[in-house]
Amino acid sequence: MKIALLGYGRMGKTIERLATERGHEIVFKIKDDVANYDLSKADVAIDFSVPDAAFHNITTCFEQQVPVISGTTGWLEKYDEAVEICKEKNGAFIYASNFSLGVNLFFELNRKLAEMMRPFKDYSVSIEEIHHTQKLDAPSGTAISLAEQIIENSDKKGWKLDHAAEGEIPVRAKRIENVPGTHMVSYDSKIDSINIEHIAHSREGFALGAIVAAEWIRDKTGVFTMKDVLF
Ligand SMILES: NC(=O)C1=CN([C@@H]2O[C@H](COP(=O)(O)OP(=O)(O)OC[C@H]3O[C@@H](n4cnc5c(N)ncnc54)[C@H](O)[C@@H]3O)[C@@H](O)[C@H]2O)C=CC1
Ligand SMILES: O=C(O)C1=N[C@H](C(=O)O)C[C@H](O)C1
Repeated sequence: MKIALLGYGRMGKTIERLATERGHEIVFKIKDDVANYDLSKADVAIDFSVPDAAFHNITTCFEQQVPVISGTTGWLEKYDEAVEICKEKNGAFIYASNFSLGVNLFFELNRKLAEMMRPFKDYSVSIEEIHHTQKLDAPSGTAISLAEQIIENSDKKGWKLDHAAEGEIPVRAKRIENVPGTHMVSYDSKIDSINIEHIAHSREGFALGAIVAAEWIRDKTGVFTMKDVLF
């Protein structure tokens, strides 16, 4: 498979290494305006760029009829618009706040735990994420996904970074050198605490998941999620 990398930083480089090991070819390593390139020789594009560039990168792929996988976080207020454009252009698109198999299993656990905890009002829920100090957005896309899953399966009405009001889930974001990505969901009462945690030991899980998604989508059209790919 011929892959165009939109963004060639920590994730782009990890994807290049793992994709090459799986027999794929990297035909573009793009760090500037993707509209300057003719992507037609790529079978698929994988976007791990920056929040300000993601929407433009993704919709340019729809224009150029190249299936696109995006893991860039921090641009999600434009996700619905991207989905509309994908449908108009008959494109192919998967966005995931986290492509690793482990986190996608963790998402299922998070949904189930929220459902189980719903009747037990003595417990208060909170989310903590820890990432490396170069991360541009806070909270992480994964923490936002976790919060949204809890909201769907509980009486919580929203989430807030640091200082949550009544009925909202507090989300804490810590930045520590070299941490690839750690997420914890906690339910605390006076009597005890229940914690679930996912710790990424490297970026390989994110990169492998994005490559598997790219292999899966290459001959399809439509808007999909990692649930379609993995389960
Ligand atoms: N969904 C997931 O599983 C994961 C998502 N991420 C997200 O992916 C994004 C990238 O993460 P990293 O690789 O760690 O960041 P990074 O900062 O190492 O790399 C970003 C790259 O994008 C490039 N870039 C800047 N403007 C661009 C443009 N207009 N078009 C294309 N490329 C452009 C930069 O030059 C740089 O090479 C972040 O939003 C991060 O949160 C990171 C890891 C996993
Ligand atoms: O920026 C990162 O590094 C990561 N970003 C994603 C996020 O915002 O959830 C996924 C992963 O945790 C690493």
